[in-house]
Amino acid sequence: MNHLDPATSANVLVEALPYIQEYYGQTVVVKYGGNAMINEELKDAVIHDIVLLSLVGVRVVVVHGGGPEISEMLKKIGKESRFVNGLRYTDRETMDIVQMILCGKVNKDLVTLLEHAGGQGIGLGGMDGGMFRAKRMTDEEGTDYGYVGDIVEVNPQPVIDVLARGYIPVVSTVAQGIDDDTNYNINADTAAAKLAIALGAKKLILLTDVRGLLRDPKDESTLLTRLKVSEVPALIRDGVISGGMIPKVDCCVEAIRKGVERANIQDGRVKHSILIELLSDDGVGTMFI
Ligand SMILES: Nc1ncnc2c1ncn2[C@@H]1O[C@H](COP(=O)(O)OP(=O)(O)O)[C@@H](O)[C@H]1O
Ligand SMILES: CC(=O)N[C@@H](CCC(=O)OP(=O)(O)O)C(=O)O
Repeated sequence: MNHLDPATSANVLVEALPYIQEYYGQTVVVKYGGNAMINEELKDAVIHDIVLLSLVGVRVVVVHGGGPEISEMLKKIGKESRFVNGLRYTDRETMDIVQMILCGKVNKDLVTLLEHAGGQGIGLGGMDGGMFRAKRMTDEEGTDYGYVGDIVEVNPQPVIDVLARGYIPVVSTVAQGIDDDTNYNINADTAAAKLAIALGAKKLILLTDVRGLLRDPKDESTLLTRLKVSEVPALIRDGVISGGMIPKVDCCVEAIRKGVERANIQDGRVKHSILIELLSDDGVGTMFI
């Protein structure tokens, strides 16, 4: 590890001070996606960013995905994953695996990592304390997504209580069903945005495995750094946004329209990208305004 001399370290901290003051006591929701979780070194950097922010008084809430882990487990039991409009088609058996992987494996692994890094994490499933309530998803085309839910009600109280006690809430995105005797699978970006709105968060950060929203998905040099929410419908119409990027962009738009000050899609492959975004003028990724 390269160590800075003490004077440089002190300067770095002082330069971060105005940004720390801006976010002190404010809520920041970080959605940590499955594809950005694969590399252990990067995972470590993300976890340290979260612990540091929490220790300087930012109310950090982690909402996690786990799509690749779910797909891997489905493969082990001989089931292929199928995605419709960026969402996993979820039959009964798949729903059980989703709950096991998200609430059991990924959630608790993240809590352990936070603890190892000196933070205090508490894992919460979306069904805990009635945090996310959902009904079966439908759309105008009558698409069948199986047990994928549309969140109709968010109770942020469990997260508020956990934050008030100084813990870092780690939330997995399974919801209680209100129209059926089932839990529902919720896309983690969508759930993160709904929670950010309900918490009155200042910022929503979606970490993923690309630089941000790209004008040409095959060319990383075509990053859109700032995007007005009013520009999004045209990008969807032109087919610029597809697959997993659809729920991401949709939920950033919803978050901004419903009071979250800033929403960012950014690269989880860049070490310390959360700190770079929050504690400097060098924004990263795509910022929705
Ligand atoms: N315009 C676009 N810009 C960037 N990525 C895009 C775009 N359209 C589709 N994508 C795809 O969306 C993916 C990110 O979504 P997803 O895999 O669901 O991420 P995560 O697992 O982090 O939630 C990218 O890896 C890319 O393949
Ligand atoms: C309905 C739906 O698609 N749910 C997602 C939930 C996990 C998720 O969103 O994980 P990432 O953020 O890692 O993609 C899924 O089953 O994969």
